[in-house]
Amino acid sequence: MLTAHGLSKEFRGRRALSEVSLELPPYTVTGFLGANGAGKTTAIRLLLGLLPGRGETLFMGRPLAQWRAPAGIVGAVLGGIAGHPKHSVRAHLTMVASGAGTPSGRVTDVLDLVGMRESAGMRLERLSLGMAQRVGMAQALIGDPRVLILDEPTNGLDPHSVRWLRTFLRDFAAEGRAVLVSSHQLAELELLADRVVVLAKGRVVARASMSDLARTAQGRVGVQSPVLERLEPLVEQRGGALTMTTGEAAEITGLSRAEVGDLAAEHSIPLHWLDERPASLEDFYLSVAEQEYRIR
Ligand SMILES: Nc1ncnc2c1ncn2[C@@H]1O[C@H](COP(=O)(O)OP(=O)(O)OP(=O)(O)O)[C@@H](O)[C@H]1O
Repeated sequence: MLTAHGLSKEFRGRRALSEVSLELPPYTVTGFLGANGAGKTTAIRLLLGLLPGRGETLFMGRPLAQWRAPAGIVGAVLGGIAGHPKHSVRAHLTMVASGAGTPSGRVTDVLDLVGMRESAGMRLERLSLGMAQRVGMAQALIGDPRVLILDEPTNGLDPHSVRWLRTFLRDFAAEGRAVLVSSHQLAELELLADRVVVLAKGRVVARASMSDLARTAQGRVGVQSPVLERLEPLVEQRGGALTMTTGEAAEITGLSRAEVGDLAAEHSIPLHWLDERPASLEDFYLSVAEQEYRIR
């Protein structure tokens, strides 16, 4: 649905983005990860043509400018809704629809889509953060786009709104559309994304599908033992690391569950509990980020 190649950007001679390539396949939600300042927002602005820079972005094979109705190709939620504070939600969306060349009847459709029909008369200045996010989403959906790009959409949302957004984006992708969502909320993204692209210092440093994560990053082994102090040096000798969590419990990285169990048995260390947690998106991200920031 979207292919971008060689996206690069400098701000006053400082490189913010280097040769970033990105693909958004249909039926998928792609998570866009990176530390503060990694270049996510810059990349998103380049993709959308909101910022000049080097590289090429094609939407279904063509630059956005070559599509007659770009609002039907891509919608974006970039934070803030840039409307007159005294305007009602409906009036605001009607103006957005007119700007996008979309019939005003679409306003009611998008209000329904984001669950804001009942609140259509509210002034923009009275909206809660969650409602403003929904209006932002309605704005992005006005032209019925094939691709949706969201920059930190869950910032400040309550759990109810986060769940709504997750369901909404999954359903949107399931219709054969593509979603790119940047977020710092790794646990949230883990539930939402099918694949992730990790950016560090303006470069793509990793790409993985969620099903690959467990193979790429190492999980953790949880143990409980009354004599963890005996286990710790043995784990370290085998190249693992043990971190205490509570009194008798600890988490071990670098060794598998079987290795920890065997090690304890060899040294007659009683274990009251042994469990393996597969690698989470956080484990994957931190391992990638750690390598990246150590090497460079
Ligand atoms: N308008 C600008 N002028 C100068 N430098 C900029 C500008 N916009 C971004 N930068 C710089 O480019 C780099 C990438 O910033 P960007 O906002 O894209 O990162 P980000 O990954 O979105 O970070 P965050 O998660 O904090 O939003 C940073 O070093 C930032 O300081």
